[in-house]
Amino acid sequence: MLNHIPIAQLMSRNVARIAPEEPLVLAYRRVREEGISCLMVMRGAELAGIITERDLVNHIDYLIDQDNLNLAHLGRVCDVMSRHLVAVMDTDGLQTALDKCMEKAIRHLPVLNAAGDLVGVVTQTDLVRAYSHILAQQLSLASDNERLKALSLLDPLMGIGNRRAMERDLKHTAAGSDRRHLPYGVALLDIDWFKRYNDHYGHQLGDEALKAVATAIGRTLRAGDRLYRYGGEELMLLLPETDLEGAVSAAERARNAVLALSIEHDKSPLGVLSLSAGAAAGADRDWQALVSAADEALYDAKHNGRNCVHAMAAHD
Ligand SMILES: Nc1nc2c(ncn2[C@@H]2O[C@H](COP(=O)(O)OP(=O)(O)OP(=O)(O)O)[C@@H](O)[C@H]2O)c(=O)[nH]1
Repeated sequence: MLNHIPIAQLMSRNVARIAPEEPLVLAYRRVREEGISCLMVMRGAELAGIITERDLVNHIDYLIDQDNLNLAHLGRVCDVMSRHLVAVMDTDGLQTALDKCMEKAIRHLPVLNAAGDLVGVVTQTDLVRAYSHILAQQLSLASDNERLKALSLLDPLMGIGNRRAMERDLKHTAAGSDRRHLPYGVALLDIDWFKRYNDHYGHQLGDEALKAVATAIGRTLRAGDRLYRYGGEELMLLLPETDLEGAVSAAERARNAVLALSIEHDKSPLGVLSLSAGAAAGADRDWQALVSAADEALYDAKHNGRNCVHAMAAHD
C-alpha cells in the first residue's frame, strides 16, 4: 500500500552539489548560508558521496577534542564525505525508502533515475511526514466507515436501533441462548390508537410523541436489554437471559413509563397515550418463532382492551 507512492512524488529536485576537492570550509558555509542539511558530492556527473550537516559537526567536534581546530586547514570534502551510499530509485515506493532509512539509520537518501543519474534527494523527515499523512487518512476513513455502519443500524427519528440492528442482535442472542440453554425474551410494544392520534394532532406531533415514547421506554431498560423500532409505531424489546415472567415485567415497565408521560390523546378512551404489549420467552434458536409468539400475544392485548400486556410461551 505504502509502495504505491513513488519517491519521485516526495523527493526534492533541488539538490545542493559540491565537488570532492572543495575545502570543507566551503561545505560548512553553504550548509549554514543555504539552510540545507546535506550536499551531494559530485565527481563530474557521477555521485561520489554525500556530506551532511551532522558529518560536519562531528568532524569539527573531533578536531576540537584533538585541540587541532584550524579553520584554514579544515580539510577537503572528500576527507569527510560518506562514500557508502545508500540510494533509492525515483520509481521506488515510500515503504522501500522508509525501510532503507530504518535499516541503515540514515537520514538522507540520494534518488537516482533508471540511467543512474542523481535526480533528487529525500529525507527521513519527508518520508515520515508522508507516512503519517497516509496513516491519518486511513484512520479517518476507518472512523467514517464505523460512523456510517453505526448510522445504518439506527432509526433516525427515535434514535434507537432499527429493524436491521434488531435482526442482527436477535440472531446473536438466540445463538447464545441456545448454547447456554438459557431463555431470552422479546416484547412487541405497539402504541394504542396511534392512527387517531396522527389524524387528530397531525404527523408532526405524532413524530414528537414517538420520540418521547422511545426515550421513556429506554429509561426502563436493564443493562443488556435493548430497544428497537420494529416498524411504524411498533417497538421491540430484546431481553437476553430472561424468562417469560421477566419479559412480562419488562413490558409492564415500558407500558407504565408511557402512561406516566401523560401525553394527551383525546381520541383514545383513556385520554392519554398508552401502549399494548405482547411478550414471549424461550431458549429457541429460531428467533422468528419467538417474535411470532410475541406478535400473537400483542394481538390478544389489542383485542382485550389495549393498555395491557399479554404473554405467550414460545411454541416448541
Ligand atoms: N407520526 C408518525 N406516525 C407514524 C409513523 N410510523 C407509523 N405511523 C402511524 O402509526 C399509525 C398506526 O396505525 P394502526 O396500525 O392502524 O394502529 P393504531 O391506530 O395505533 O391502532 P391500534 O394499534 O389497533 O391501537 C398509522 O397512522 C401510521 O401512519 C411515524 O414515523 N410517524
